[in-house]
Amino acid sequence: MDEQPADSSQTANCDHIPIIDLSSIDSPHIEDRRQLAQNIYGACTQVGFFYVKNHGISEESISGIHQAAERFFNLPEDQKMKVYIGNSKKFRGYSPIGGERSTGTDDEPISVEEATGVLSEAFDVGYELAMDFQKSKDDVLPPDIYRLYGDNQWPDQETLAGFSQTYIQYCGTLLEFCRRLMKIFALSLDVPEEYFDSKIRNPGVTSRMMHYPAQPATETREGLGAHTDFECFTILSQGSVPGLQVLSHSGDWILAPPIPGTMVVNIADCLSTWTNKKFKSTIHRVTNLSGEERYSIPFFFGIDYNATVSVLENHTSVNDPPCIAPFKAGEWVREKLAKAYVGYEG
Ligand SMILES: O=C(O)CCC(=O)C(=O)O
Ligand SMILES: [Fe+2]
Repeated sequence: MDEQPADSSQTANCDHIPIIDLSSIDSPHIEDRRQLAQNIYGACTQVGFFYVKNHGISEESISGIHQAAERFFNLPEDQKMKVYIGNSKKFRGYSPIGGERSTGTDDEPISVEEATGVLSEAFDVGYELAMDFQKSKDDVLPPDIYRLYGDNQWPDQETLAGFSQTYIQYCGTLLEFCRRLMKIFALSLDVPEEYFDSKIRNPGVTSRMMHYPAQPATETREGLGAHTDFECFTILSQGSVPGLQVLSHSGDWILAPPIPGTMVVNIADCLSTWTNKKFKSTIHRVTNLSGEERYSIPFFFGIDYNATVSVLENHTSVNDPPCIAPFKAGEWVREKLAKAYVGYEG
């Protein structure tokens, strides 16, 4: 790419993606947590992407969710279409190849009419109480103001025995992990560690299984077009096949290959907004030129849909006023999702 993107809050200011060791995330010593928070602050303000190691998510649960993804995508198309995303009003379910479109980035939007379908298929799930280990059976979902809370569409047990249980367990594990990460982000932003706690009681979470077929040389569609993520941050398990690329400020695409024992974390729009865009919500895309099938599992962590995102006061000044007025997370996410699917607005 030879054009230089204008918005530096959406591009990485470097040519590599750092690896951060999370061993001290739960250290009883605040100095250890502060040191980790400082490392994370550097990665978020420079790159918007980092790998994490010693993250505490077991290899067993990661390989389990990848096996589940392969089982799902290997089903015949008519079985997958039984949970078609178009049957859901909440952007949950199966999206076939070409069912999602690349609508570009804020700087270079692609009109809905011009956008082409992507060369990947996906199965999306959203927050449900069963995946939240903090909830009991007496809990109920909050008011569904933005039409995003609700039930997932699961393949039935005869078709894929144990699939929903495996995915719900994985999401629960990731949800807890993200709540812990949110505290370290708070520390890195110089606000109390508990700052976000009251906003992540029923977090606006989406996870998706993705399958990118090996892309033939003649294929012009991308696996996933250039975009930023919408929520606060994303935890990506990308299996063993490379394909993810991150846009640098010089306009080059930096490869983010899988590194054994790590997950990828990237900052998304809402957290970037909170920091008055000091944290980058970096543009990325996927092109699978490996010759192999690629499977990945992104987990998008956002605050409660009914909670407000507002720029932190300590990240503004007279010369650097808030980049945007406060808004509800659900409103933002719904608007973005509605643009992403072909012929379907939820
Ligand atoms: O599959 C990947 O590596 C990244 C997926 C991604 O960026 C997304 O789903 O937003
Ligand atoms: Fe993404």
